[in-house]
Amino acid sequence: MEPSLARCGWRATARVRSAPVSNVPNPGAASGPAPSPPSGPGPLTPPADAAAPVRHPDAPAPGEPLGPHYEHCFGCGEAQPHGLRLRARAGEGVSITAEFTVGPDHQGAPGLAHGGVLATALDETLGSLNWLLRVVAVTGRLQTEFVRPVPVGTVLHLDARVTAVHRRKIYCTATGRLGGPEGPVAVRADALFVEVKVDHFIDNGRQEEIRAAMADPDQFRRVRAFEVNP
Ligand SMILES: CCCCC/C=C\C/C=C\C/C=C\C/C=C/CCCC(=O)SCCNC(=O)CCNC(=O)[C@H](O)C(C)(C)COP(=O)(O)OP(=O)(O)OC[C@H]1O[C@@H](n2cnc3c(N)ncnc32)[C@H](O)[C@@H]1OP(=O)(O)O
Repeated sequence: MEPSLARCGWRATARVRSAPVSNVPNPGAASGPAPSPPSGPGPLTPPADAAAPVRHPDAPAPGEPLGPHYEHCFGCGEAQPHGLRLRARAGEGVSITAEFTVGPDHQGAPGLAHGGVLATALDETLGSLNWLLRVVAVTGRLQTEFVRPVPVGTVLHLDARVTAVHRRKIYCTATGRLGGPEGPVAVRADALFVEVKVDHFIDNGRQEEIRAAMADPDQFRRVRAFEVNP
């Protein structure tokens, strides 16, 4: 029988050493009360006059696969050998579902997904909501919560929906579950996407990739579909 990792001495007994600390950088110089933490709604809370999201009339039908938005995208591209190859489908309303299979290339600790990779999966899933609003928007803020470790080999079932829209700001939320759409929640995110023009990519991206993307008829068609959005 294989010796357990505990008997190999792998079970850690050490604890982080700690000592009382002051949160005042220079306690001797402190005068008056400590500043109070910021209050009121945070940047991920929609303002009171935000609107409910509206599904675009030309949005893909519920259940329809969305396909990659860019073939070299680390999140969804098929020309990225070590990417996540996340597969997304349109859902009801302004929602989508997606699946990501955690592979050995995605490890952070032995046999476990890297937290940054899981954040990427959440970001990509949230970004795919663009297809349902038919706007191009980029991540401005992404707040992640890691609830359970995610082992290699897991199929992470993600779902995301837009909760509110205020001018160019799109408020959205996503969840990733282990093993199935009803499985235990492993990761969550709340995010704020900001609508941009296609020029955002043309002005900021490296020219080599921009030229190649615009020369690709499929990519050109995808970009045009967003550009003609009223
Ligand atoms: C030619 C190739 C084309 C390729 C594209 C192809 C197809 C596209 C089609 C479909 C796409 C489909 C899926 C996409 C999937 C993507 C998944 C991954 C998504 C990403 O991974 S994407 C990369 C990471 N992402 C960035 O690389 C952004 C860097 N960043 C910036 O580029 C700017 O920072 C920007 C644009 C965010 C804002 O800049 P800006 O100047 O345009 O806007 P401005 O500052 O005026 O803000 C307007 C209002 O948003 C509020 N606001 C802004 N930023 C905020 C923040 N961080 N927190 C809280 N509120 C914020 C302001 O407070 C104001 O609010 P208010 O209206 O109330 O005043």
